[in-house]
Amino acid sequence: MNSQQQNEKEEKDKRKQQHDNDVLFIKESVVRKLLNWNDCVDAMESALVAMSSASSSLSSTSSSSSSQVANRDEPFSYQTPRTFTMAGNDGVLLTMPGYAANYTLSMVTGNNEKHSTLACKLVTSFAKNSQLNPPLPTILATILLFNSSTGKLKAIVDGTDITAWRTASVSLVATKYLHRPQQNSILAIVGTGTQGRIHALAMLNYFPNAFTRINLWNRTKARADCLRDELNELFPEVEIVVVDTSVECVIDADCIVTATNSPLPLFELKDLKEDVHINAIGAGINHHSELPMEIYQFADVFIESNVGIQTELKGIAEFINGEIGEIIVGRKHLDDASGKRRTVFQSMGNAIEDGIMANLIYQKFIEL
Ligand SMILES: NC(=O)C1=CN([C@@H]2O[C@H](COP(=O)(O)OP(=O)(O)OC[C@H]3O[C@@H](n4cnc5c(N)ncnc54)[C@H](O)[C@@H]3O)[C@@H](O)[C@H]2O)C=CC1
Ligand SMILES: O=C(O)C1=NCCCC1
Repeated sequence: MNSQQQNEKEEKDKRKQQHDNDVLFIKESVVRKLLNWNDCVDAMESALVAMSSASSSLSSTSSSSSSQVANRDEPFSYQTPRTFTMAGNDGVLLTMPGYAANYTLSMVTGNNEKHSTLACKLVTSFAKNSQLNPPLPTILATILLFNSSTGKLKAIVDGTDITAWRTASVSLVATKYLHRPQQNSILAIVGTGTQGRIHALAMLNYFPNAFTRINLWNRTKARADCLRDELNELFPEVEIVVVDTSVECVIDADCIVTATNSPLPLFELKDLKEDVHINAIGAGINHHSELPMEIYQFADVFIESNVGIQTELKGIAEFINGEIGEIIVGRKHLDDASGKRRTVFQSMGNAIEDGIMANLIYQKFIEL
């Protein structure tokens, strides 16, 4: 290290020390400016690897297990199943604590420095928010970020955009490893609310030249029209079609995103191409209510993490092939023998993703 680099490092360490003494508040408009797809996908790939390491588990309550893992260098994580506190008939508050260790944010830092993060997301879902005047997002979130060595609170990070971006970024990683979209593909977005919109933007930005057409469907058509107009401005080379039914939306699609609150399946197995990939995002009655059971039966199904599946994915647990992280690290492989296949990424969302995203934003913020 030359003297200039040494000075820069000392300056940076001093700034970090200063930030460690304050509790930062990173508001929504600032978070929004610091988000970009390559950083988020890189961070979510790190999160998925940390969730699938051999030493990651439900929780670490015994001191012996904590000291065992303290010596390890590879990424690992702990999270408990999230809690749900009902708030009347239309709302719910979820608490999502998690700890991730030894992961990298190489896209942002430009090096392999190891990060450890202790965080808790508090997130509400209020079904009628979109009917307010002016409307509010259905899902609103805040992430508390702690110093992972002392437990001292170091930042309160607005988590609403983070929730949207991290969910779409995890879908991008899943799509990359399970499907890898080819040129001239058709994308279907079933449900054009916050998640449907961000997934459309994510897919078109991250897989440029892959999709020549996007089919959009929404229960209230005006909302799909609105997204069509936005996408037409941003991606004039892509054909954007608003369709009348969810079946029409998926029938010729190579890649599908479902992002609704539908308590009932939105299409059947027979409506799909043979080698389709589905990112199933929505949580109606449960996380798998948008797709019929037969799709889970006749597809390779991957998830983010085994934590919480006994409650949140009850009913499809027997059809799950593994975690995405297991594919990333090469512990599991897709069976290529048939040449054609259906794949499903069943998304749930979790605290490790949110904690790592909050740290990504924090790292970028303190560099400003
Ligand atoms: N997997 C994950 O990590 C996450 C999942 N979610 C879930 O994704 C879903 C969408 O969330 P947002 O886009 O934020 O909500 P939003 O309120 O912005 O959009 C909801 C969408 O669902 C549609 N919808 C509602 N009821 C329907 C029904 N019965 N049939 C068909 N469509 C229906 C609406 O038309 C709208 O397009 C929710 O279920 C939410 O809980 C949200 C955040 C993260
Ligand atoms: O992971 C999240 O955040 C959420 N998942 C399901 C619905 C509420 C928010």
